[in-house]
Amino acid sequence: MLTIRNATLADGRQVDVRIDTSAGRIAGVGSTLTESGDSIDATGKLLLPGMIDAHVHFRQPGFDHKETWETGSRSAAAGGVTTVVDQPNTDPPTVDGDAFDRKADLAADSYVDYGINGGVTPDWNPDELFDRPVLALGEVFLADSTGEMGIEEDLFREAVERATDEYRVVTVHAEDADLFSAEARERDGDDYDAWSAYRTAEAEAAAVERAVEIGAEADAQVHIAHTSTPEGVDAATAGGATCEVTPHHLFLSRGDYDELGTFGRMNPPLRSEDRREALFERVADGTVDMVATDHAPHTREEKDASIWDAPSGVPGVETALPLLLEEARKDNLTYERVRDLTAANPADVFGLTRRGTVEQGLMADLVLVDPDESREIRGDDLHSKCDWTPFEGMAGVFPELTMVRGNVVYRSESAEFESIDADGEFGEAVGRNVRK
Ligand SMILES: NC(=O)N[C@@H](CC(=O)O)C(=O)O
Ligand SMILES: [Zn+2]
Ligand SMILES: [Zn+2]
Repeated sequence: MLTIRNATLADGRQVDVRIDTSAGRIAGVGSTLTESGDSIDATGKLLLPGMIDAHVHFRQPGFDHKETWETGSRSAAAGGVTTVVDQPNTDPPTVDGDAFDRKADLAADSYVDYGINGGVTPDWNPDELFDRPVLALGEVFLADSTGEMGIEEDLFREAVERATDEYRVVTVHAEDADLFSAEARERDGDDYDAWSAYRTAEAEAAAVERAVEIGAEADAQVHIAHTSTPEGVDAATAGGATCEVTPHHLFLSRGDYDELGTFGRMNPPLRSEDRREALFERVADGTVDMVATDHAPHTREEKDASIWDAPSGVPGVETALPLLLEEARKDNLTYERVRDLTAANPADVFGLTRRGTVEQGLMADLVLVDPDESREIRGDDLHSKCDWTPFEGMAGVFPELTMVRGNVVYRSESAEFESIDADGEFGEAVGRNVRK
């Protein structure tokens, strides 16, 4: 048994939380728990359910030079993420049984729990995929992005029907390439803003509308990945789909290309400051279901190219919760909203019924932070293989301790313990497939 004493929960309650470390579950939440075993004094600290990041690219197999399960999951743990959902645009792409098995073997290196999504291409094998513990289908690409897995509408319809039969969510990358701007494509390679002008906001809204329409016909559970515009969010919610917003679309906009150059290139692209603000409102008021990072690392060397040649994607798994906690510190979001966006809602949407809140009986996936302790984000301090961050210089509130099913997988140097041995920052790689 381990007791976290006198912690403050997102709703303001002050409680002791008892953890059955051998079962990995929360044994009790209350104000008068008798102490037995080890304890952590959490006076003045905030205790949150670990973040469930529904959208990461950990790049293995195939692109170990960008990220591995080990480095990606360390970055997750250090950022307070206890479950990640990995996307299928690896090499081989996760579209059949062999590819799934290969990824599942590699994922054994993970420090945090994980779901593995199945991808959809013309030669996917749904029978093999659904024979295995796939969490969801997705991201299903309606337009090309990294990995060039864009598919036609007929195949999308087939995938949606199949996922529905198998009681799985379909996560959709919604952009319509027919609505990209041919005119913007003519601009010079050092005109970075051209990327945003090219992959238009209309292309997102139209694809979201189409995806939710097809989803509704099949009675499917459609989840729109990385919605970058208020129009995209509104189309998703109007059509009964859920949606996620990334930290980069929440905290960066087209004005940031001056500083970021191609390091600000991702799909969907950065939007205007007006759209960013409207997106933030929808995150703050609960219209948006969750924040997911679309952690998509590429090396500096790869990014160092023209805006037309650089790969799309930015890292983010370690900085998402810290950036949101900084907004809560500044009273721009409530702690309850942060909890719902990062844990309770993704658990609901993806059917992770034993996770996402701090409650008796649930998995002890927990994050402890000092909510007033804000520091500068620096790429050098992060644990991803990707040694840069688009959020360089911004402020974040980082975890002191991250626990996955009762195992301490990360502790920052500032975390103090009573009777817990504190050798090294990271504990063991204990990650498991959440669907198994
Ligand atoms: N978002 C990106 O710009 N890139 C992602 C793919 C994706 O999520 O579309 C990647 O895997 O690099
Ligand atoms: Zn995508
Ligand atoms: Zn992605």
